[in-house]
Amino acid sequence: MNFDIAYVSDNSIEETLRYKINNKTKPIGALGTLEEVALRIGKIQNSERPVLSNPTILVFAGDHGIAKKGIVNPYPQEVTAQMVYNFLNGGAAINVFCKQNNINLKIIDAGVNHDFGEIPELINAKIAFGTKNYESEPAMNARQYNAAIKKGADIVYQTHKEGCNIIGFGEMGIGNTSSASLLMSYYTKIPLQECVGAGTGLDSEAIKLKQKILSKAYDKYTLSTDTDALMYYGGFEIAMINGAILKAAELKMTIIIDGFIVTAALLAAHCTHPQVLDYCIFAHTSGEQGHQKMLDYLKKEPLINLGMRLGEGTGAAVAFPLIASAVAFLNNMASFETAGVSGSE
Ligand SMILES: O=C(O)c1ccc[n+]([C@@H]2O[C@H](COP(=O)([O-])O)[C@@H](O)[C@H]2O)c1
Ligand SMILES: Cc1cc2nc[nH]c2cc1C
Repeated sequence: MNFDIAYVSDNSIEETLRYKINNKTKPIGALGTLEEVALRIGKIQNSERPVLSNPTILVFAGDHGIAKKGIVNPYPQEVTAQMVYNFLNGGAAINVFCKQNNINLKIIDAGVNHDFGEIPELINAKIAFGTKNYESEPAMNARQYNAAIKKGADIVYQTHKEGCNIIGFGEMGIGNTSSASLLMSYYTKIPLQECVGAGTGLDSEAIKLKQKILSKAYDKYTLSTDTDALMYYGGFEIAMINGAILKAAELKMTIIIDGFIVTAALLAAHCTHPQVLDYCIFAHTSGEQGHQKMLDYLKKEPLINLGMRLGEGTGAAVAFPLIASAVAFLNNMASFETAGVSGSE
């Protein structure tokens, strides 16, 4: 699938926005990172009065072949489906934070190993009942990979049509920190050992075993193109987020990047389309140890660092009010001229 993504770095609105920000009734730079966020969103929207409309978080759920064994993951695979029901019943952390911050929430079955039947609130984008175990064969085939990218893109297209211009992505998938570590190592060239961490709570001995198992899987394949990594190491939810990020950038939406797994999907998108970074705001630094290194690789600093490592898009949901504050000061604060306040000499 092709994505036509423009860079936003050099558009003409930048000077107007900088002037506007510097003339608010505050010392120059005194709103710190909020000023950078306001500038970024103004540039993305090519407007000196940007608006945040229908903020939405899409949570993609998928299962992983490797997780069936329960060695790289402390929680059993069944938790993925159980958490999907929890999302649908409004009981998960992401439900609570989205409700608190007036963010729309959509839950997508990207490939959970469970038959949900027909549930109107659940978007059925199931590629298969979980990926294959990449210890013995690629996580997905080319047809599944292409279908996942397209589904992610289609859901973002539909969400944009509904009036959304700021979007965050979340995921749920027992075992997906393993996929994310493999992808991280592939795209950043950081040694795999440094990319593998505790996930949902492995102790140090178990992390060593996870590193050993993943090293073997990593060395098993010789990848020929940069998109192969997603196909070989999965999962469906990560590939779908990849397509979703690329479509959101094509549609000039502001993209809120969550934690370790979503950033792994972004690394893949960034490899083929480096322009995507112009549309991204990094919400938080995950407690998963590899995340800081991913951020260093991308040279990005997130808004908050609360030691969260939950996934589901919770970092994006919690950081959203800060983004809203950035847009609010840009649109609603008085300038030195209108307030009759003296500027610096
Ligand atoms: O977003 C993160 O940074 C993050 C870090 C660690 C774990 N998670 C979540 O935990 C699950 C994967 O953990 P694991 O140990 O099963 O690989 C998956 O559902 C993720 O949403 C998420
Ligand atoms: C309970 C639970 C909730 C989650 N939410 C995202 N990943 C998760 C993993 C577990 C184990």
